[in-house]
Amino acid sequence: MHQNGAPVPTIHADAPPGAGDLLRAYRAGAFFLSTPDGVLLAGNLGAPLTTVAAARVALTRGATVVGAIPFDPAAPARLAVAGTVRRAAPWHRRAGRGTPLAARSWTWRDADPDVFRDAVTTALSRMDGTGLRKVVLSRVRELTASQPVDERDLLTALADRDPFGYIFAAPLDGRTLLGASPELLVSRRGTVVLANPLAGSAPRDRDPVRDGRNATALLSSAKDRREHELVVTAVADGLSPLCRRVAVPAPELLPTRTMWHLSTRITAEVPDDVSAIELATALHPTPAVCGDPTPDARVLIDELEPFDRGFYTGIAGWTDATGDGDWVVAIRCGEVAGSSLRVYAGAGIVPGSTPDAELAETAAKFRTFLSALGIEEDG
Ligand SMILES: C=C(O[C@@H]1C=C(C(=O)O)C=C[C@H]1O)C(=O)O
Repeated sequence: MHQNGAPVPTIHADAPPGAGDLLRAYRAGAFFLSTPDGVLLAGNLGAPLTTVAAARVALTRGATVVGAIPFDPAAPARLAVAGTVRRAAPWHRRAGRGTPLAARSWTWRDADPDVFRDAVTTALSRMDGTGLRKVVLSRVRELTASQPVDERDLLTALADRDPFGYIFAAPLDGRTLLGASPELLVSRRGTVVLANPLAGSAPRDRDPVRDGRNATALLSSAKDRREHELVVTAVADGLSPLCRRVAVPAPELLPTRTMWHLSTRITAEVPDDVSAIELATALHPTPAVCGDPTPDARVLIDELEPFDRGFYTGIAGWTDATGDGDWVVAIRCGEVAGSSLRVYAGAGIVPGSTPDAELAETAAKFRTFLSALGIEEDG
């Protein structure tokens, strides 16, 4: 069905499917997003839209746009008009032990950890006496499996382990971006906007006493509170020109299966003509994944990271013709192509950071994805 030349998505509204049904219906090439509020599966995607401007045109023609935007907002996006959209109620399963991917053997290659430690040291030295307050530095791990990775099984393993996270799959060229992000960049439902920046992290611990101690230490860490505050200020400032009543409560702790984070749920009211993708692109990239000031941090990331982030620390999500939508930060994620995987993890560097602690933080963050693959080690 077409209206003004753009395909109108088929909404399957009868007999509401469950989250599990949509997971089972997922096939490589589709777009999938599970949030604490519901699940969306978009299929029969149209030709790639590589710019937000092209997405805007499709939205005005009544389409639902889904996909991913890379870390570098000027690089080509991988958005598309959804031919079909199915929605389901949220994934209500309790986090179980989480069945990892069926047994496979893996080989992997990491950059020398000293490359990361040296980058942290250089970043800290650049903060001395300059205006640079924060930069997020990351690592990549390249894995090869003994047999091709079944994307649906991997998505299921991620959802099963973090049912209250943002579980996503977005097709790229010849590969799929897949992850279990804890971070909502922005969502819009009618006039109601929610942004939930995270920054400041500590690992979970199997021992409940040590786990509680890690959480309390994070909440009272001046260094982590400062790191968090920079992100919250940037997000609130980014929303203010577009929204009314931007409300910023005190930070709280957000647990995932592998990490504790400082989290702030910023709410706002938005006029009808500002869509979720407009809000998302006004905010991206926040200092949660780039730094502060943004342009200086971006230059330093280019200089110090020995790889191109691509869609890691980009955003993934959807916006429909009413302007509603969800956009999540593409972290705790990897790119899958057959039996090859690239997995990423980063950490915010601020004065007071140390190379060893930041390396340990990236190792803990790798675990979200690696444990879903059935790899349990130090990262
Ligand atoms: C960059 C990542 O995570 C980001 C960095 C955080 C931090 O430095 O404390 C916390 C959450 C995310 O905003 C990642 O997971 O790769």
